[in-house]
Amino acid sequence: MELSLKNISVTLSQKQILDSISLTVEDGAFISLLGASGCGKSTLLKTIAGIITPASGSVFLNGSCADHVPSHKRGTVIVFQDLRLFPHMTVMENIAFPMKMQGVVKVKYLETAGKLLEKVQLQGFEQRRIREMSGGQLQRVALARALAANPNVLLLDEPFSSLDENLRQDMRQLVLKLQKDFKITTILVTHDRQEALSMSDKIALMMNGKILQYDTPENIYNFPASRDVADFFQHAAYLDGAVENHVYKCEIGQFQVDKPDGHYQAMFRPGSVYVDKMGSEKNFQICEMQYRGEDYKVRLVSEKTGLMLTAFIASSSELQTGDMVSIGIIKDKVLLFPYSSF
Ligand SMILES: Nc1ncnc2c1ncn2[C@@H]1O[C@H](COP(=O)(O)OP(=O)(O)OP(=O)(O)O)[C@@H](O)[C@H]1O
Repeated sequence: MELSLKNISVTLSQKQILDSISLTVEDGAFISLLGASGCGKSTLLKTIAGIITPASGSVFLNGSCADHVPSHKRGTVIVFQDLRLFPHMTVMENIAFPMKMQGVVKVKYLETAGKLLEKVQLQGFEQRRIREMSGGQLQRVALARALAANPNVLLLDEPFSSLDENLRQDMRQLVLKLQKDFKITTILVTHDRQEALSMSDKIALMMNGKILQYDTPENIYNFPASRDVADFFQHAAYLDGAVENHVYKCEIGQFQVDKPDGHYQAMFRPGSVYVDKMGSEKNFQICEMQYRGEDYKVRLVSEKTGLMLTAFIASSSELQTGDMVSIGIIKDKVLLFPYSSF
């Protein structure tokens, strides 16, 4: 089902929480609401579900205004961070519950619940009590219960945040598989950039109750609409410079670009420079080296200007904190923004 939000504003306790939010989620798409804690992600999810009534604006489901449709009739289901499973019921009873509420006959809801248990890889756990399940298993039960309601729109409010990294990765894959199998329009709330980038068809980046950019993961990362968007994904260093005859020059070097002449700010994200062992101009000092398993993260400070940049090196051999080094620019990783837009 297609979901459309038009100019949604929400005020809670006389404080504006959401400010004129508009976006469209295509039928069967998976999008993420990404943003720092407190920016309004959960409030937006609850507004879509009809739990919160907006001060202005409208929610449209398949083109029909849902403003007067109560929460339980919208066909939206939220999986909350704390899952909200029924502790006194078995796994099977939890999953069957939404279907019982919808008046589905017993033989049918038992069959569907059984299939869903299989889908979330929990066969054999039918009669287990909720308190006897691990965190990862509970997530699967919550997901199966949400799917049992046969939702038009699935709303996931940071459902993986309590899991360790391996389990989280498994759950992401499972959710994506089920989302594609069932073709359910899905909105994931997360503050995890990597999660949003790797799972979503589109990301809505939120800040202070507004959507700063709504775009594909590739576009939002490579063509951020503003410095706030760029900085949310990775803290970067910005250098002033100019393009002349297709060459960009700034204080740390120059490189060819396909841009018109003019002033630009170059965004150097971590990894857009490298330590050049052959370079002769050793004007950066290694001020920090951090081992990350697959490589080392190296913080470099310019002797002349104090500019800080980050590079990655495969091995620490021959290098240590305090060494003076040359750097080179990986030009494909540097983004240039016209002066006026930043
Ligand atoms: N019922 C309420 N009354 C007043 N303010 C509220 C209410 N619910 C939420 N807020 C405030 O609205 C803002 C947005 O909250 P919300 O839970 O939507 O943010 P979030 O982006 O989902 O945060 P998190 O990632 O921490 O869950 C916060 O400042 C919060 O304190």
